[in-house]
Amino acid sequence: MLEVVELTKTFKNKKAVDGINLYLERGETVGLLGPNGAGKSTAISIISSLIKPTSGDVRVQNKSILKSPETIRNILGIVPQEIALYLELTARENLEFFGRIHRIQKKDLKKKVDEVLELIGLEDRQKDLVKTFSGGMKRRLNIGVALLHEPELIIMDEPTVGIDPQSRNYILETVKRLNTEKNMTVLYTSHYMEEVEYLCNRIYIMDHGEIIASGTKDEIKSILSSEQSISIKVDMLKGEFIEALEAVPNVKRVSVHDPAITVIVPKQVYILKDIFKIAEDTNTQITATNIETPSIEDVFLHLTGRQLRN
Ligand SMILES: Nc1ncnc2c1ncn2[C@@H]1O[C@H](COP(=O)(O)OP(=O)(O)OP(=O)(O)O)[C@@H](O)[C@H]1O
Repeated sequence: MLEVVELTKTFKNKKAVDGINLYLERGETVGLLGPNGAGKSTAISIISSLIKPTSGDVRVQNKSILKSPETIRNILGIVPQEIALYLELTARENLEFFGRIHRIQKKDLKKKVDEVLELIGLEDRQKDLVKTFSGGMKRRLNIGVALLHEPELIIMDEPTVGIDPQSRNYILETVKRLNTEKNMTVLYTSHYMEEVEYLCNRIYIMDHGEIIASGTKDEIKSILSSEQSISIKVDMLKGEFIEALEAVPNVKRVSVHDPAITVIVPKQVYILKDIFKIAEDTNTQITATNIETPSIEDVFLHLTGRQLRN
């Protein structure tokens, strides 16, 4: 339903988006991952026809949105990173206001607003002013606004940043419901790998304006299939322990997510003995070890040299 072809956007001398290609089939939930500044928001703004690309094209149902931006505007709901709501109005009044902007007929508006309030779980608070809402509730309402005109495609730009776990779960479940019950196509960007793993069938990883990996979760993980990831927990993290691990032959990478340490080595290599020896030499108590195949987070780190949440 959506195809992005060789899309490039240059701001002065900076290429924010550098020749990306991607597609979305109807009914798919696709993740777009990338560290800060990777170019995700710029790509989304072009796809939504908010800004024009320097070159390349975005096609919806085989029509270029550069020539006919209304093609995407009619079918798209966009959930921006920033909250775009009227704080002095109630939740219901906000939805009614945006519904009128979307030219929803007066006779349909009440039913539509009721439906959206149910979907985002804000029926009980519909008569309260938005200024009294938590960050998570505002984000849910922001999503509700994007759903009013029943879009076929919804683009969510980091919809769960900085909100409470309950609202976050609610948003994730809402996205799942939209996809399974309404067959909505979703493009989802996030800094949280576990959200993308939970929601998305396919993933694109962006860095420095380019798509550096794409595929199903298994395909992405298979980028590192010749490797294994050894997770170690220690009582106290010591620099000399990490340095000694990095110096072991065959160790490809060591990363620290306090209190755990992840060591990536080729699959056939056995280094547990070395790890315990280093622990003894550096007076480090190992409390747990675990050998796993690499996660998408490991692949991301491998490709970009950075963790997703930096
Ligand atoms: N209007 C602009 N003018 C100049 N440079 C810009 C503009 N918008 C974005 N950039 C630059 O383009 C690059 C990509 O930015 P973009 O916001 O698309 O990244 P992102 O992946 O969405 O990051 P984040 O996760 O922080 O939102 C950055 O280096 C940014 O500084």
